[in-house]
Amino acid sequence: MEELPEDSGGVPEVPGYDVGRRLGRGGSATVWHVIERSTGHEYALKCFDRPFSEDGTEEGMRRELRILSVLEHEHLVRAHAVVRWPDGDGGLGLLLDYAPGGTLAELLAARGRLGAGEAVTVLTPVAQVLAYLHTRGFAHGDVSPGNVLFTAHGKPMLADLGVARMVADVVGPAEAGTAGFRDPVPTDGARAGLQPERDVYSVAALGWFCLTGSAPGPTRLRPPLSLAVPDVPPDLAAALEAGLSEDRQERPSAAVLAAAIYRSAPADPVDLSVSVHPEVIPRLLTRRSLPVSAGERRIARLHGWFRSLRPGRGAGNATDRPVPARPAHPPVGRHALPGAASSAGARSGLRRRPRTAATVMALAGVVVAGLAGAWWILGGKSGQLVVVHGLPGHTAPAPSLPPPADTGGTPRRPAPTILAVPEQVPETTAAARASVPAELRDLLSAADPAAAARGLAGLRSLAFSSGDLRLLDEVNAPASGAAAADAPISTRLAETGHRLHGFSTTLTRAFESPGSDPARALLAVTAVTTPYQELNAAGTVVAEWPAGDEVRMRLALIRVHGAWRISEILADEPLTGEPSPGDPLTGEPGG
Ligand SMILES: Nc1ncnc2c1ncn2[C@@H]1O[C@H](COP(=O)(O)OP(=O)(O)OP(=O)(O)O)[C@@H](O)[C@H]1O
Repeated sequence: MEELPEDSGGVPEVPGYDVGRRLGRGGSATVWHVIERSTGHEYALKCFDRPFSEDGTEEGMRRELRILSVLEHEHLVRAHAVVRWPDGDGGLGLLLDYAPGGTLAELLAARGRLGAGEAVTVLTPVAQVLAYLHTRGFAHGDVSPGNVLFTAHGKPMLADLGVARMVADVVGPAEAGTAGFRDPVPTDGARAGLQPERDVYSVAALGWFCLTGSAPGPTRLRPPLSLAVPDVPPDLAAALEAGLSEDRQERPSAAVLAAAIYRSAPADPVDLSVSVHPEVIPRLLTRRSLPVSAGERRIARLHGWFRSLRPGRGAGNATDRPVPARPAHPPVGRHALPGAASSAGARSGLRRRPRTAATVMALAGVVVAGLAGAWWILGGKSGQLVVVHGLPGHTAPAPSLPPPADTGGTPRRPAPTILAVPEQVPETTAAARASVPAELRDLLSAADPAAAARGLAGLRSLAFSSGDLRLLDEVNAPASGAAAADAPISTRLAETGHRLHGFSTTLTRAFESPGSDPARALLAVTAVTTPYQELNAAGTVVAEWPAGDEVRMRLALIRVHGAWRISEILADEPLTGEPSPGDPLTGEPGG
């Protein structure tokens, strides 16, 4: 439990909010749990110490709000508003998402160190959210144990974009960061703003911290991680050592690091029970042994989308046949990690088995956190390998996304400003495009995201069934969760030369949320997958797979170069305005 230093003042009285317990104390602010009276929503209110500089503090908060207003990621703590209240000299605070699970710093203070599987659960999404920031033209600048928070489900959230840098920033980030987690290599003065490789160092240092209980220290003074923690999985040690490299060119991008960490060991739920405030314990899902609820079953069904694509790693069936071991290939490209391609490949059939839906279901009966704490990883939103853009060192402002021309005549909110997109979005070759049937092309170019989603499901099916994996570049948004989800299987197929004969996923239902806008659409979909066979290059059947269960989920689509692409795959919570199953007005089939 956190030892709080002296309070800098009493409980603030903030009109419109009930102020609860003090959550913590930082360098310049005290954070309180508050409940908005009108909505009942819980928030964390970061109240700055007085005297705050009139311009400086408020401008800093508004800057964080501006940055966060163009970002949306499930592992990013959002800031909602700057709040001022008439309390003595006046109070000033930043209203944030409330993370009841406390910080990684508090967790390690209570636990000493984490197991490798828990470290994977913490580090993969942190590296993923950094990859997300980097491809959008931001660097975080202060990735540290105090800025990694947890939801009550044990889901890690990255907080504090107060020192984030943008591509166009003219001030260097030299002093930003937390001792022990700050890149020790001097800032590149020529690239004042965005220096994503500094974040990569910090997340690797976070990994060292999770596994050893202390920050890594200078290279010459620290032992190899595999000596410091003899039971650390070798690939996890290699990934973190690469991230800590003093030669920035040797560091992987955040996306590659996320994929390497994800592949290095099965993810385990994070046990927060010893570190959270007693008030929070009843809300934790991490240590409750419960029967599997409908919600948890829904989460597990999400895995169907991926499970059906994972020969040798599915839910299991009588016709499973062994898939031959993959040949080892040398790592490709400057961002490949030592051993990543070969060892990940060799493991893909066996060592990753613990992350299958079958195991998720098994875990659910014992430790609910097996689902609630790690499903976003297990659900496949990681494993980015082949589609990596916005590489470290990319500083030139990239063009904004083109304004969408096809809004379907519906008045919509203006598109968010996206400050930078990846330098180069991959294009499939003309030959690959030519193989796409005309009716599929029509769907893919549709302005209506629901129609486009059907086309995207069709194109994805074509990519896996034909073995022309270049087509996936036009299915998933670059560096997105969806691309990361498909990366492990597409990489494996590319390396083995196998294809999934007869594989086809069809969306039997696709419904667009009214809250969508021209650049981003949220859809509720139901997907079914045909039975299929995995064929090797000679056309011999190496495995057979039955039809997948019907899967309900939400797809986030974004516009990339004028066309819809899948960005994220989310749990199937009902969307605002979603017709009930079997709605007689829409004629939609029930889910
Ligand atoms: N969104 C949140 N939800 C729950 N607790 C939070 C939240 N934000 C901060 N806290 C708690 O408040 C403490 C102080 O937060 P703060 O952001 O001020 O810390 P800091 O990052 O260490 O300080 P500084 O911003 O000066 O670097 C954290 O260590 C954490 O325990």
